[in-house]
Amino acid sequence: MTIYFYSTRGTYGCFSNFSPHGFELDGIYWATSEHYFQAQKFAGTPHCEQIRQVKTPKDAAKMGRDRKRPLRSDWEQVKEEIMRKAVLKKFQTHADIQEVLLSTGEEEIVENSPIDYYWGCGADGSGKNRLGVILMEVRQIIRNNLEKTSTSQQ
Ligand SMILES: Nc1nc(O)c(N)c(N[C@@H]2O[C@H](COP(=O)(O)O)[C@@H](O)[C@H]2O)n1
Repeated sequence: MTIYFYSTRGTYGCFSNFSPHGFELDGIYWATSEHYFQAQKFAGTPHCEQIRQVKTPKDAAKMGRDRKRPLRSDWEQVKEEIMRKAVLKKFQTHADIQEVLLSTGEEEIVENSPIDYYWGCGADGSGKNRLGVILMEVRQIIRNNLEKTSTSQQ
């Protein structure tokens, strides 16, 4: 059965980039994967650190989407890899939510966003659901790593 998530509430609320699961990445602490993702739109500029320091993921998203800030020119090429890197680190850092992700088995995971047709499925389900796809990829990466570790211990 397909697993839908959107808000940070409920069993699968941890799949949202707004969930309060911080991690260290690129040598520094990020309060949420949304903070990391939005800040990378301005990597190498002071905007990146400004976004890292805001209190809530909602504020980070607002700042990251504000086009008065100059978006890096390669953003379209790098955004998926950045999202994957952040989501992987988040689930590698927190054992409790890693368990939730692994507990979904082979089920499809869908970000049920009524407004986002790229990262989510959009209001009519026709969206690309790229965040859901990345969560499924991260699930597989973590599984493969766990398998490697247990094989090397035998
Ligand atoms: N809560 C919420 N509001 C929106 O308007 C959204 N687009 C989403 N989706 C999440 O937004 C992040 C990426 O946004 P941009 O590419 O900067 O527009 C990502 O975390 C999506 O899951 N959520």
